[in-house]
This record gives sequence, structure tokens and C-alpha cells, in this order.
Amino acid sequence: MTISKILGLLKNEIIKSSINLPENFEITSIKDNCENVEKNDVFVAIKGEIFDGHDFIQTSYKRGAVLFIVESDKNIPEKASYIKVKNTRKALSEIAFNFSNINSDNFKIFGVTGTNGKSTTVSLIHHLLRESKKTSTLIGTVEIKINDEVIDEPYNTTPGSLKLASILKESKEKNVEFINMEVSSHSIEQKRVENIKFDIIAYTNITRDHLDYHSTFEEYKNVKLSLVKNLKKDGKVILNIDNLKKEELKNVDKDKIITYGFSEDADYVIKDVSKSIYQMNFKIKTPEGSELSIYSSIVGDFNASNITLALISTKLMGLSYEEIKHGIITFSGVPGRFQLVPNSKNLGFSVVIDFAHTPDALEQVLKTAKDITTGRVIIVFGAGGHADVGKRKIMGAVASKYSDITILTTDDPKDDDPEKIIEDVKKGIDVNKNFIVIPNRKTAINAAINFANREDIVIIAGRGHELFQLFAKGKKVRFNDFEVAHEIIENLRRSMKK
Ligand SMILES: CC(=O)N[C@H]1[C@@H](OP(=O)(O)OP(=O)(O)OC[C@H]2O[C@@H](n3ccc(=O)[nH]c3=O)[C@H](O)[C@@H]2O)O[C@H](CO)[C@@H](O)[C@@H]1O[C@H](C)C(=O)N[C@@H](C)C(=O)N[C@H](CCC(=O)O)C(=O)O
Ligand SMILES: Nc1ncnc2c1ncn2[C@@H]1O[C@H](COP(=O)(O)OP(=O)(O)OP(=O)(O)O)[C@@H](O)[C@H]1O
Repeated sequence: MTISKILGLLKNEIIKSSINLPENFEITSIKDNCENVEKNDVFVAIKGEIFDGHDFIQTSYKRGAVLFIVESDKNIPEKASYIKVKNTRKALSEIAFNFSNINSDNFKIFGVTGTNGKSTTVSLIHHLLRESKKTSTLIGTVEIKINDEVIDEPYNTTPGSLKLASILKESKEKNVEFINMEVSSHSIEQKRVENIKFDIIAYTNITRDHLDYHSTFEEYKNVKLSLVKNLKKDGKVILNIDNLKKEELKNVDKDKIITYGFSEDADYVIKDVSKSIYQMNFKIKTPEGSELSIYSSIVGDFNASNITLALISTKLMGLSYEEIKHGIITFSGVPGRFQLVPNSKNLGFSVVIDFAHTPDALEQVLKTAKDITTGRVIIVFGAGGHADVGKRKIMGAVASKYSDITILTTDDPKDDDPEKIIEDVKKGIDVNKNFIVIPNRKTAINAAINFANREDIVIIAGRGHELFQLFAKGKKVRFNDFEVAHEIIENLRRSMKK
């Protein structure tokens, strides 16, 4: 990409520029981290959450960067060329997608945002498309795949602009038709998806989360609702009206909005849900007036919502209801999302791993647990560090309300004090109900499994698929809830045989 091309792309953003290179000078590539800068690169200085990229301009210059895109020109080496813009995150997104020669019209792009349900929905949509032999790229918290090939380990739910551009570039090279991605509120706020236009934007729900990052719930909600500005001209918005209202979507023609939910006012109405630990049956009343019978191995009213969203989306993508229904039957779910530890059934009870780490998610999961068991609900959970402190007490109250036994333990404390986190959660616990604090997570899981009687259900929540427990100063300890629970159950089975 030449200097003149970059100047052209940023023309509406430029505050000031000083170019000491020929305008047809070829830039090698774009970098936003000084560690990766090579000769003839452009370095984009991002004022970040932890660092300020402007502090790395000198290092980048020494490594061979020849052009700097900045918000402040105070650190620029004398002979260096620079472009000063209003917002370097916006500029990064702009040039990243153009550098990779990416255009949203190369694909049909589905983006789902919302507090919970994103990973489940995109994974199901990707599965449905692949079952129907369509090409699809999946971008989310759990995996990044092009068709059936895992191409990278997720570092974010929604990758940064440079990473996103490279995934889309590879997708274009492989003639992928559909892009299915999770869109986090952070990514919208940080303009990671600024240059992506969507054919479908879906909203699962917006409930309390990330108030450590967004100052208020309203701000968090408005950031998510603002994504509709990225809708393509003929795009559609799919909205769960059990939690949101059409009127909340500003500047979207009402005829572009398709609604779903348990509410009778929805275009797609979910009804007659019946479920066990193994499967769920429900009906969907369609706008055409037909009634679809759905069978799935993922369970829970919340998953009936996710499935319905996936059905509407893939219908818009050209699949038939019959193809979609067949694909739903063969979907085995997302690791760590209401995932049964199978060997627990040999002991007469169920142990389920779940990712619930917000008050609403925890409530949804515990309600489902109560619905599908005749025994007791035993919950093992904690709260993450470096996250919304206010939600801890609410999660404690939710756990007490829906569980027969609550075991409070450590989640991923990161740099927060694990005991303080437990104290915060404890403030919401109903002390008249059975609860116990066991800070060591393995000991807590072991206790829950040993407490369990026939027909009980043990929910181990908060970390889902995650492989490492995160402690202070970046310390990571290998700990996967499914593996730990599976081993404890095997040991219990062996001891019972003696
Ligand atoms: C807090 C946060 O959101 N940080 C995200 C953000 O980083 P940042 O741009 O603020 O980077 P920074 O670390 O402050 O550094 C600022 C700049 O200096 C540069 N730098 C920094 C250090 C250095 O030595 N040299 C250097 O050049 C950096 O490359 C960067 O350009 O932009 C990066 C690129 O897009 C993200 O990878 C990074 O996600 C971090 C890892 C993160 O943990 N983010 C979380 C909060 C997040 O985004 N979560 C959502 C999901 C939330 C949920 O639903 O649970 C997500 O989409 O992942
Ligand atoms: N539609 C839903 N409504 C409420 N809770 C849900 C819904 N779908 C899933 N959950 C709960 O939220 C948890 C996370 O689900 P999922 O990973 O699909 O959501 P997500 O939005 O991708 O979250 P994250 O981005 O943190 O992974 C699940 O383990 C379950 O407890």
C-alpha cells in the first residue's frame, strides 16, 4: 500500500501530516505493536487500556518503521513521516481492511452481540452451514475456524482489527461465503469492527456485565445497540424481545427487524419446551404460521432461544427449515456450556460444567437445572477478578435462590484478592440456606460431587471451557473444570467398587 493510498483512506480523519517520503512509496505492512515492527512498516500508536502506543514510537522507528499514525505528534523522530488523526483505533481498522483488500461485500456476514449466548449461537450456525455443505468462517471466544480447520487460538472474543483483517483475507482466499462472528461490547467500543458491514446483526440479550469496563449499564447497552450502524443496506436485525424492545434500536427501519422469543408478540415464538439432561424438544411458531418441532441435545430455555436465533439466521442465509432441523439434532454443543460430565450418570446423578459468569446466565442455568432434576441442585461457583465487582453479591443471591446447596469457591482471581472476592459474593448469600466456602476449587468440586445423591445435579459454573486458572502477576495454573470433575468421579467410582 502506498503512502498516497493511506492518505486517501484517512482523508476525513487527518488533523495534520508531515510526509518526507515519495507518495508512491510502498509500505510493507501495518503494525500496532512495536515488538512486531519491521523495515518500511507503518506503526499505528494506540492509546490503550494498559499502555500508550505513543511511548513506543522511538522503538518502532529504530526497528524500521517509516510512517507513524498518531493522535499526538510529540514523540515523532525529526525526519520521520507522520499522520495525526482524531482516533488511531478507527484509522487502524480503516487501513487494516484496505491493506488486506477486504470488502464486507466479499461475504455474507453474521454478527451476534449480547451478554450471553453469543458463542453457542455462532457455533451452532457454523455447524448448520457446514452440515449443509456451505463454506463458513467462525470467529469467537472458543475457536476461530475456516470451514473445519482451526486456524488460530482465540485471544479475544472479537479479535483486533489486524487479526480480523487477516482472518477475512484468508477466508477470501479460500472462497468462504459466510462469516459468523461474536461481537463483544469491548470490540465495538474499541472500533475493532468499525470497517465490517453486516448482513445480519443479532441481539441475544443485554443484561448486567462488564461494568468494570463500561461505566454504567446504560453505556454498556448503548454501545451494543450502536452496532446497527454497521448494518448493510439490505441487512436484517434479529432481536430477542423477551429481553429487548424494537423501539430500542435507533435508526433501523422496523421492517428490517425480525423478532424471536417466548413472547407471543415475536415473529418466531418459542413454545412447549420439554427437556431432560440429555435432550430438549420444543416448537417454534414461524411468521408463515407453520409450527416447527425441534429436537436438540443442548438443553435449557436459554438454549431454545439460541437455537431459534440460529434457525432464523440460517433461514436468511438460504437453508431450508428441514436442513436446519436436521443440523440442530446433530449439534453436540459448545465445550463448557451446560456440558454434562458423562461418567457422573454412572453414579446416579449429573455433573454439568457451565460458563455462567453473569447474574442472568447463572439464573438461566440454575432454573434449567431445577427443571430437569427431581433431586437437589448443588452449585459450585465463584467470581472472576478484574471484573465487575457489583455483580458478585447479585450472583451470590441468585445461587442461594435457586440452589439447595451453594459451594463458594475461587474462580479466576487474577490480581484481585481471592478472599475479598469470596466475601463480596457471600454478601448476597442467604445464610438460612445450605452454603459452604471452600476456597480451593478442586476441593470444592470434590465436595460437591461427594455431597451428591441419586437424581441430584451438580453445576460447576464460571470457567466453562477454560484451561487455565488465572492468579496474580500473570500466574496461570492448568485447571479445566471438566477434566477435574471427570477425574474426581472416576476416583469415586473406583472407591465404591472396593
Ligand atoms: C482491555 C482491552 O480490551 N484490551 C484490548 C486492546 O488492547 P489495547 O489496545 O488497549 O492494548 P494495550 O495493551 O493497552 O496497549 C496499547 C498499545 O500499545 C502497544 N504496545 C503495548 C506494549 C508494548 O510493549 N508495545 C506496544 O507497542 C499495543 O500493541 C497497543 O497497540 O486491544 C487489543 C487488540 O484489539 C486486545 O487484544 C486487548 O484485549 C485484551 C487482551 C483483553 O483482555 N480484552 C478484554 C477486556 C476484551 O476485549 N474482552 C472481550 C470479551 C468480553 C466478554 O464478552 O467476556 C473480547 O472481545 O475479547
Ligand atoms: N441466551 C442466553 N441467555 C442467558 N444466558 C445464556 C444464554 N445462552 C447461554 N447462556 C449462559 O451464558 C453462558 C455463556 O454462554 P455463551 O458462551 O454461549 O455466551 P457468550 O455470549 O458467548 O459469552 P462469552 O462471550 O463470555 O463466551 C452459558 O454457559 C450459559 O450459562
